[in-house]
Amino acid sequence: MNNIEWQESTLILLDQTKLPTEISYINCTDWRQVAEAIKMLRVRGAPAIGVAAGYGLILAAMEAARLDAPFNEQLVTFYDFSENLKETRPTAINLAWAVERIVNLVKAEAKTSSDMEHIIKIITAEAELIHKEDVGLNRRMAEAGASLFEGQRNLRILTHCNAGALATGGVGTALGVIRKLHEKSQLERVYADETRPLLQGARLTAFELYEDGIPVTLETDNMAAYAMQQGLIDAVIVGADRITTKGDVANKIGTYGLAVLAKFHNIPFYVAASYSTFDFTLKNGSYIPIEMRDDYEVTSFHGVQTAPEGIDVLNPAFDVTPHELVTAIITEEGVLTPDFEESIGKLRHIVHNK
Ligand SMILES: CSC[C@H]1O[C@H](OP(=O)(O)O)[C@H](O)[C@@H]1O
Repeated sequence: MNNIEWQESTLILLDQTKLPTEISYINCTDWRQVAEAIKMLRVRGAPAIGVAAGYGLILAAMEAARLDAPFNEQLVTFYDFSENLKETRPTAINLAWAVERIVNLVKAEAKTSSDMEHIIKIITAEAELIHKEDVGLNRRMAEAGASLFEGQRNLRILTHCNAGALATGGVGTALGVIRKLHEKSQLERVYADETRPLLQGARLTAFELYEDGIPVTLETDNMAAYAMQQGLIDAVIVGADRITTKGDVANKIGTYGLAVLAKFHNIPFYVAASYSTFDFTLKNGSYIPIEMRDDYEVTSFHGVQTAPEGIDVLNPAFDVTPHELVTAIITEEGVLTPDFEESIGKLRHIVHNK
C-alpha cells in the first residue's frame, strides 16, 4: 500500500486518519492541502512528512510560477509557501530538513537561472530523490538493526506508536528492523502499544503487522509495565522524530516512560532512525520544540466525547528520552552506542562527507 505517491502534478496521500477501517486517498493539487494533511496527521511519521513536504514544494513552486510577476517575486512567494509548510509540525526535524534541503538547492540554482519551469524541475528531482533515498535508508537500517540480535530467536519486541511503512518512504525504521527479524525467523511476537491519544499503534502498527502476517499483540499503553514485569519483552525498539548530538531522543509521547521502565527491568531500549532525523545543531534534548496539540484529541475519539466538556487538558505529542536511557541507536550506517557524542559525531562526519 503506497502511503505517498507523486503522479504528474498531484500528490496522492493515503489518509491515515481513516485507518484501519477505511482505505482512502487524498489527491493534493495545492501545497495547502499537503500542509493540512501534515498538520492533521493524514500523512505522519517524521520521515514521511519530510517526503510529503518535498512534493508539496513542487505544488508551491507551480503556484508561484503562475503568478503574473517577475521571477524574483515568484521566488519570494515560493519561499513564503515553503516556510508555511515547514511550520506545520515543529518537532520532527525531517520536515525542516527536507524543506531546507530543497530551498537551499533552489537558492543556489536561482543564482544562474531565472526560469521557474527549470526551478520546478529541480525541485521535482530532489523531492523524488528524498523519497527514493528513504527507501534505501530503511533497508540498510533494517539490516543494521537485525545484526543486534545475531543468533537470538523467539524474540518478543515491544514498540510504541508507528515507525513503519506508514511513517516513512520505505519499510519503516523500528518496524523495518522488526520485519527483518521476522524475515530471518528470529521474531516470536511484537507487542504494540496502542499509543494514546491518536492510537497510531492500534490503528497503524497493528494494522501494518497484521496485514504482513507478523504476530502482533495489541496492548494499551498502561500495560507495558505489566508486560515487562511478566517477562514478556526481550527488547524495546522505537522510532524517533529528532535526535540531538548527545543522543537525547524526541519521539511520540509515552516513549520516555517506556525507556524508564526498560531501564528498571534491564531490557535493552533501541531507537531506529536515519541521518535525516538527527539534529546536528542541537546538543541538549530539553531544547527540542515539543508540539502541543488540540484538547479534543484527548477528550474525544472520532467525535465520541470521553471526558467532561471544558476540562483542562495536557496534550504534548512528543517527549524526550535522555541519552542515558538509550541502549543504542540503529542507523543506516550501523548501530551507534555510547558515548553517543562520539558515535553521532562519526555519523555526522560520514554523512557530511558523502
Ligand atoms: C519513523 S519514526 C516516526 C515517528 O513519528 C511519529 O509521530 P507522529 O505519528 O505524530 O507523526 C512517532 O513519534 C514515530 O516514532
